Amino acid sequence: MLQLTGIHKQFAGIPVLRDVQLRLYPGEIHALMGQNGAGKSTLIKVLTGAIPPSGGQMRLAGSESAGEPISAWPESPLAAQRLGISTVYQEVNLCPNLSVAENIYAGRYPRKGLLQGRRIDWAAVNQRARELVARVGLDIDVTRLLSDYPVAVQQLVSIARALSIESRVLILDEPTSSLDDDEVRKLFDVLRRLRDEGLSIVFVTHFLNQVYAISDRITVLRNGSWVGEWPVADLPAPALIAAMLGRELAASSTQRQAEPAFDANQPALLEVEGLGQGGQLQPMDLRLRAGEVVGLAGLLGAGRTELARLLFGLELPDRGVLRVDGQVMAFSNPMDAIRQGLALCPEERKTDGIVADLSVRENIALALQARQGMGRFLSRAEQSALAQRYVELLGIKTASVETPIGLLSGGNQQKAILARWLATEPRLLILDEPTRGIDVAAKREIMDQILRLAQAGMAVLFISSEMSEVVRVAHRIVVLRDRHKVGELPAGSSEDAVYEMIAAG
Ligand SMILES: Nc1ncnc2c1ncn2[C@@H]1O[C@H](COP(=O)(O)OP(=O)(O)OP(=O)(O)O)[C@@H](O)[C@H]1O
Repeated sequence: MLQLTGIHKQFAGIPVLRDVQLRLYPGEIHALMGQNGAGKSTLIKVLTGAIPPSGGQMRLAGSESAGEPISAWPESPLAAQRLGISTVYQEVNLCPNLSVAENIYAGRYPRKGLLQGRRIDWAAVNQRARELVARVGLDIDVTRLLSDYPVAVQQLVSIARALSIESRVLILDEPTSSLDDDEVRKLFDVLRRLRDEGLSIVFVTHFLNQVYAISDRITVLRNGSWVGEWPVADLPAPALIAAMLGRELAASSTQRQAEPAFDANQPALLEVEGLGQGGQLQPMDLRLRAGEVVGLAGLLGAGRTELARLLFGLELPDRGVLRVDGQVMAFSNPMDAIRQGLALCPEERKTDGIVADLSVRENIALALQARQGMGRFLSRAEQSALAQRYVELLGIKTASVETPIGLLSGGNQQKAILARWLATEPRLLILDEPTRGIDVAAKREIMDQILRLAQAGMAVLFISSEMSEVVRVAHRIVVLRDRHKVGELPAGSSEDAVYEMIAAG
């Protein structure tokens, strides 16, 4: 269907892709794998016309010059779409304030009437949109605003849009990171159907189990170079990891310590009683002590992020009490929380986290500087040393600490934001999905670091949709469902035990 050969890409003279190839057959789901910064997104941007390659060729079946390299690279995503190559991004890139049908046809409305008088044929727009959303398994009102629907539906709508362009190649870059298990299953059903209709689908993910659930073949990149291409059956997970890393993954070092011994007479570091907020969170109790990692488990929409925001002063509770070291507190903003030694590493790094134009050094030093206040500036040398330490500790792939953070790969930006909050050495660190978009080796490093910090006395509230991580790292698991707390489970509980508690609600 499509073949890329000898792809090179440099940014400011630095090679990011070196002699990379990709072969896509009709009717296959092809996983593109690699560590953070391996070059996956760059390859996809080249393929979809978002950026030009520095060299290389594309061959496309069914084009005028089938079998021959196409004479010109698609110059824009629109040009790539005309060749039948469409992308569905992780952050849905549609217009929330247009209807579903408008989103599917924006810029390409069917019209009726003659010449100048041609008007948009809304009946046809809506009718065709209805047919397309049915093809992706949705039964929704296409005249309603896109923003009325959850992210999972919006993602399927962007696939419907891709189908309306009669795509032959569909590219999904980390499409499942905001979806729950059920939504992932539905998305996979749709992808399998589209594959069986002859589409080539490229799938980028850091969830290894999903690779094995859905792909037919795998291409691995490492450090901008092509490592190989395998049928999925020939590349079991340990071999895939070794191909991505260029070495075996060290035996698991994530080793939770026995629960720290607590003095029952001492107040907890943070304790809430009956804390709640309107429709956002039902009143709940929670206790966090120095040295313990508390996992917060629940499905999407269970209220985990809402709780994190309430604890950190980003939202104000309308009932309940919050105590730090036994003293009642009322945080009216995050600065109040930071002064008490709290830190929150947010889930949405693009909107809440990175300052794209600032360097890696400045981004990492930001929170520590804010906490120290204007009276005590960190010198540039201090900032550099701090940033350098975390670049090494978390394996952040960057040319230097002076590189603007916006130029790092998504996963490496995420690591830098995590470093920003670790650097403040808070007494209580709230981590909201710290490993989302992070590759398998770096996940391990981050979990180990969390446990090291807890051992040194930090309290951690750990939120992750990956239940395996929660049960592995937590000394205690607090389970939420439908915006209320349903119970707690001790360290060592199985994933199934957590799911059962959620289901029992
Ligand atoms: N515009 C740019 N200028 C300079 N370097 C860039 C630019 N865009 C990407 N890079 C570099 O190219 C390398 C590959 O990045 P890319 O985003 O393709 O990685 P990735 O495999 O998609 O990683 P992730 O899993 O973290 O999303 C990174 O080292 C990144 O810093």
